[in-house]
Amino acid sequence: MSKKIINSPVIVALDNNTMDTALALADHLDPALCRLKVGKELFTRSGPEIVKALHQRGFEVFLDLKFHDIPNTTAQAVLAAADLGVWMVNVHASAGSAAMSLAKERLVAGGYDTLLIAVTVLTSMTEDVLPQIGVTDGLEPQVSRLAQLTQQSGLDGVVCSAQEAKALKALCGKDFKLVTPGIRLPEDNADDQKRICTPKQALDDGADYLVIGRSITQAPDPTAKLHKILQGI
Ligand SMILES: O=c1ccn([C@@H]2O[C@H](COP(=O)(O)O)[C@@H](O)[C@H]2O)c(=O)[nH]1
Repeated sequence: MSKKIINSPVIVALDNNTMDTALALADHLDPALCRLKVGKELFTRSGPEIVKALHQRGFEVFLDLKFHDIPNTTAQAVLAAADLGVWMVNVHASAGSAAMSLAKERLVAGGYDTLLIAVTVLTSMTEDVLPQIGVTDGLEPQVSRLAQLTQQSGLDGVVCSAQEAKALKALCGKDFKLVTPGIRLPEDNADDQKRICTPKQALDDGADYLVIGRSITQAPDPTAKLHKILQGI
């Protein structure tokens, strides 16, 4: 299928789904209005077939498997994702520069145009839990440090909370992509997300892409909720 231009910043997270329910949901969405994210649960249940089926329906796919391993394993997993033709794939920045650089080098050497980004600090985490993982100088310094490491390693952007978008755009520049989960409308439940933001505020502060799961997928009418979000931005 030929590639189309998609102007929408919305990436719908197809979580808590089997292959059948994910495709039923996708069939109510328009590939011109959103991209789709396949994460750990759906991919573990369905395997590469789910990515192929979404591609056949015209969607660009963000494969959110957050690889975190030694450099060779990380890089080869990223190449395997790129071989599926996904639009975007990610690793954990805390895997370090050697893993991130090698993954990017192998993507470039292979002629892939798959975007490679890295997770900074999960949006479910707050500053007070960071000492559990040895981070004692605060959340914003940790996000900034990992974003700079990601940029120095040659990647295309990071996953961060929209609450850090303004600071990261100033630090890393406009071309460094900010992919922001934790997006909620005022009437939504936060669920397990801690660093949340509305779609409009996220974009105003510099987010490039909005990852939105339950706000859309758990809505009584997911298509209507996506349209409401798009109208609001
Ligand atoms: O820091 C992160 C990294 C990834 N995610 C993923 O985004 C979606 C968010 O889903 P919601 O239902 O909108 O909360 C989910 O797939 C996470 O695995 C994240 O939330 N935070």
